[in-house]
Amino acid sequence: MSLVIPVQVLPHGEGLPLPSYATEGAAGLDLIAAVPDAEPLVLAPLARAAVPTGLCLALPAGHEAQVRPRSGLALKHGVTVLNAPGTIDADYRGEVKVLLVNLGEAPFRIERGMRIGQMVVAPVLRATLEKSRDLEKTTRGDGGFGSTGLDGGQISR
Ligand SMILES: O=c1ccn([C@H]2C[C@H](O)[C@@H](COP(=O)(O)OP(=O)(O)OP(=O)(O)O)O2)c(=O)[nH]1
Repeated sequence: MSLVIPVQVLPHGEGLPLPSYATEGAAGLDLIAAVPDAEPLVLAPLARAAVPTGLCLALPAGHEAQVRPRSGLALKHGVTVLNAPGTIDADYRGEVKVLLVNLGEAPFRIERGMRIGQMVVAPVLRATLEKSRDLEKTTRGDGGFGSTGLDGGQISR
């Protein structure tokens, strides 16, 4: 059973349903394109756009929302979220936008009401940065960026 958190939203986009969870176990609310009916947005190959959703919300303090791609759009059309996961801050009161990029070979048409991304609400941990002369030693040390190889083996340096 998931934790449920209330999120206030303003009335939005005429005729547009509120984002909803597609299934009982879905992690993300489907975000819906609020482009004007008469003006679908056509994303040329390699073009990007901030697609309006009509959604303005107030997340409870200590929470964020992550704007993530829909795998179907990514796999079938190469259309994905450019800055995935986009971060919606708890103090943001503007319209949630989905930054889409078309990595496919064909132009992609975005019509009003199309489900273009998904939004996952999550708790936020904040760090307090404490100055220190030394950091706790680890096996990895400063190895990164492929230092452990590709074969599932041990760190080899
Ligand atoms: O995919 C996204 C990412 C961000 N936002 C909105 C909500 C977020 O709270 C605000 C700022 O986002 P971010 O911190 O990523 O932007 P920035 O480039 O650092 O700009 P700013 O200086 O306004 O924080 O923009 C969206 O609507 N969609």
